[in-house]
Amino acid sequence: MPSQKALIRRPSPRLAEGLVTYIEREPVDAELAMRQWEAYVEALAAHGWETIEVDPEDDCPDSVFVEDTVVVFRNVALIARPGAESRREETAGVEEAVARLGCSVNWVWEPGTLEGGDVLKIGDTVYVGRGGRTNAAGIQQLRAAFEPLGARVVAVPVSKVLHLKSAVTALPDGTVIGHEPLVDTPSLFPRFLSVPEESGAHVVQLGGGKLLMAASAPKTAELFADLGHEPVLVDISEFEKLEGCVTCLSVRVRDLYA
Ligand SMILES: NC(=O)NCCC[C@H](N)C(=O)O
Repeated sequence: MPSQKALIRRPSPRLAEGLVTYIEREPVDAELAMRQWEAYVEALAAHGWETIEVDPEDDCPDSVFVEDTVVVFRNVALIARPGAESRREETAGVEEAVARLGCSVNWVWEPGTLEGGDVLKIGDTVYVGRGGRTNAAGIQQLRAAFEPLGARVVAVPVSKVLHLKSAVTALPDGTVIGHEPLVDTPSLFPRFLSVPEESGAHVVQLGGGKLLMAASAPKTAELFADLGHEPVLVDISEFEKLEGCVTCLSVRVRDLYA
């Protein structure tokens, strides 16, 4: 039985102070956010994922977006160096968690910056977004960490959204999906499918053709169902107000030594 683990991190009591960059700030309902986070974690567990809680980081408003703090390829965890300075304290707890999982740990160093939301893995291809949070030095360090392990690192520009994975993610067959007005260069991807909603671009592959998606993308969910996938919808409205999406609330780790 293949191992499927997902790191998650409980929302900080200061969640409402999280960063917003490309959208207007809206008030966040902290209690609703907690219920939505619990439902998200339950959805992962219900589909066979063992969820592992990283120690909370209550002083960091954005710490629930745990995906940004680390990138795992094979058995190596590359600890990010967030482009957002207010997020740099978040990495210590994640470092401990991935070390406990048995990962070999590596780090992005100054002057590099890199956030996990900018890294999209499709098989051995690792797309990395050069945008507001990840710089050229960060990309070079990602190459140095993962190319010796067999990764093919492809750098892509990101100028319209926060992270690469705010613009694109992938279906289980490797097709890259994105809401075209927000994707800098769709032609960089061998197979690209445009979706009707911004949040429809974000899916977490749960396995068995199931796709975890935001309830705010019903038309895209219909499109995916029509293509033979099984959307599983979760309401993450309070996290979307902080530019979060379904991908950034967990770090999925499969078969570390495969
Ligand atoms: N990977 C992601 O999409 N992360 C979302 C991070 C949102 C957070 N408010 C931030 O600006 O860093």
